[in-house]
Amino acid sequence: MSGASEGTGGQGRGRGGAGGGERSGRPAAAGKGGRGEPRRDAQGRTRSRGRSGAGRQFSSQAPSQRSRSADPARRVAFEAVRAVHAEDAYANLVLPPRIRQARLDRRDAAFATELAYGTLRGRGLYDAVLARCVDRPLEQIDPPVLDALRLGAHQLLAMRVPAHAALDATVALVLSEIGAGPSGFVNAVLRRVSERPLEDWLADVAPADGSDAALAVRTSHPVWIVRALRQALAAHPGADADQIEELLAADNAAPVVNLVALPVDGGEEALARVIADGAEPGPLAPGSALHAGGDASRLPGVREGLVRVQDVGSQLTARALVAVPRESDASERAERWLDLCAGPGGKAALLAALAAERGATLTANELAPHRTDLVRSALAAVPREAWTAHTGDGRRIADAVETPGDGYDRILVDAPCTGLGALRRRPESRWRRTPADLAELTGLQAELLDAAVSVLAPGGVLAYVTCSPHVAETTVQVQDLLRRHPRLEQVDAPAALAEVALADLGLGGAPAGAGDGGADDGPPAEEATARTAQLWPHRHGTDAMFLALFRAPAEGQDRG
Ligand SMILES: C[S@@+](CC[C@H](N)C(=O)[O-])C[C@H]1O[C@@H](n2cnc3c(N)ncnc32)[C@H](O)[C@@H]1O
Repeated sequence: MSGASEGTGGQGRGRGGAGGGERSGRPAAAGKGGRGEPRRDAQGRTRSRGRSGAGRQFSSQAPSQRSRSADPARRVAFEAVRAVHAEDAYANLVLPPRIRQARLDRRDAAFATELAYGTLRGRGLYDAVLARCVDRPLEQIDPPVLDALRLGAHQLLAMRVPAHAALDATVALVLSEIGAGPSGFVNAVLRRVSERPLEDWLADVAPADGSDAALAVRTSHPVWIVRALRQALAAHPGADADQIEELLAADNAAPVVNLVALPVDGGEEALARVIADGAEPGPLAPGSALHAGGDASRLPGVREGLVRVQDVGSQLTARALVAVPRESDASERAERWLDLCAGPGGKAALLAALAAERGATLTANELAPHRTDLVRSALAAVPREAWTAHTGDGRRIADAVETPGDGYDRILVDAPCTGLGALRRRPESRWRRTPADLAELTGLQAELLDAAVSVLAPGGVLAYVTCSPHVAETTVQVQDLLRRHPRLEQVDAPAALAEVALADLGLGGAPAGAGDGGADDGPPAEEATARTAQLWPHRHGTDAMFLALFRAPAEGQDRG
């Protein structure tokens, strides 16, 4: 297949293939009243008025002469994708304000979200397809033009937008946001894309040969992530490397919004109102709900901070830390808890509310001052006497003035990590992370864990949590920690989660008598891993949260 060339409006037309539709084109199908604003169905998708696949109808006007008015939903999606690629922005932060500024109604907001998120997630696959349709490396295409092509490819291959609408609307977008120059090129390339259905493209760019490389393109993940996830699946009881395709597919599905009602005054009533409004009661975590209807900020109790958006896996890990008994002869005074890496405050809010219920106090520590501010607002609904927020490097927590003499009774280390377990929520992150990030992050995680152990009170409980299942950040980190601190007792995390979950998580668990510590080089690797818990998007509908739990020896013993 020959490729299309980037250039002025006319370039690309008249070349074999991509421009051919122009010559054989019929007048544009209906649905372009006033041009630029295709009609959509109830799901926010453009209504199909023509056939899909071969024989699609296209505009007979030269691209540069078509409407210059981009429809607002596509413009918003384009701006968000540009901000992500040009400014390293986060889609979940840049998209909502743009949707509000453009005053998109609910349907257009859903369309813009699906278009922006889907384009960002699917970038790997769309680039592979686009590379077949142009005659130069994609890196040589002007970045805004490449993003417009990706948006067009997503509409054509994944959103069931009729080809003529996807083409016309993308060309209009290019005309209004970039200029007339590349409109012909974009038109030509997208026609090529539209010539084959997704299955044909997949067979071409990612033949199902069982290789990780093909699976990576097919599911639009970097190949190193496919390998890391496969290895993580193999490491955990209850999961299996054969589940890799299910896991990768779950990464590409938009998650429902997970909600938690804080156990504070008014929380339960707010949750009841959210459920009366249409949310489903959460099947896994107490006080949780699942909301499928888009923007959660308008739900009852959310503005007041009584109901918060939080992944169910995060909720369960925070509750498990609280449920584990301390050593029986640990101090009788009111418990002091520490969240060492608290920003933006999701788990800290739930922990602080649980602390308030139990007469304990929480210190929420965070390195970045602006994220400490987020922690403070996250905790606003929790009684003020139950928590303090602190800015500081968790690695030096022992020097912080707030650290009490005999340490903290419960510590959460929700460490900075690659985030490979939350790819479905952060559509751009899979393309930003590199294997090189691992070395830096695993070093930081180990230092934070050591700092936490140094301030863990006798008999106190430590939870190590990541939203990554990468073995270097999880099970290997646990084995290393137990080697460095052989007196720490590893607590059975699957059992602790089973204690707080409303349904069976099917995590297996540790063999009886395992993990009691004592050996100077730590317990065998499989034993230590069996006492950790790994949640999965494809099995539990949560982020792939990892949890390991440890208990310090009681008073009088070396804390290790
Ligand atoms: C995974 S996030 C924590 C998420 C949080 N627990 C929640 O549930 O919302 C990790 C946090 O650690 C912070 N961080 C990074 N390095 C740190 C350090 N040296 N000390 C303390 N916090 C750090 C990051 O700024 C980030 O806010």
